[in-house]
Amino acid sequence: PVFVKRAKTARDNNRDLGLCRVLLAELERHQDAWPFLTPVSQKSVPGYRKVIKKPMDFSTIREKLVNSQYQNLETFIIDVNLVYDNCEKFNEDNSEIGRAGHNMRKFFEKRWTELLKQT
Ligand SMILES: CO[C@H](O)CCc1ccc(O)cc1
Repeated sequence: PVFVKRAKTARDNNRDLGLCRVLLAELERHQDAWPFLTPVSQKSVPGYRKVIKKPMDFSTIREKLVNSQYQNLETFIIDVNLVYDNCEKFNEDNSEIGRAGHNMRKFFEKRWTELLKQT
């Protein structure tokens, strides 16, 4: 009958933590990861603290992952994308660090969609 609820097809999140570990390891060893490996020194980069409200970097993400501070894949992806959004905000597209950010974002998008497609 029309009022019978269709069971929601929730995705299986049991592998998410492992996915985050695999993805982060791949980001950390990417050749264009160097601008993003550690927090931007807000002392030695004029204006950074004022312009970038939510700094993020791969070592901070690693720390949060190790301390179980990510509830799910979504909150992990939000932090990774924050790294790239901050980079776009602070750097010209046509700069070494700007290009590195675009390359890393492209790589990340490709890898997490590939890994999520795996059964
Ligand atoms: C992820 O790197 C940050 O966007 C800082 C970029 C930057 C730092 C110092 C400079 O002289 C120029 C750009």
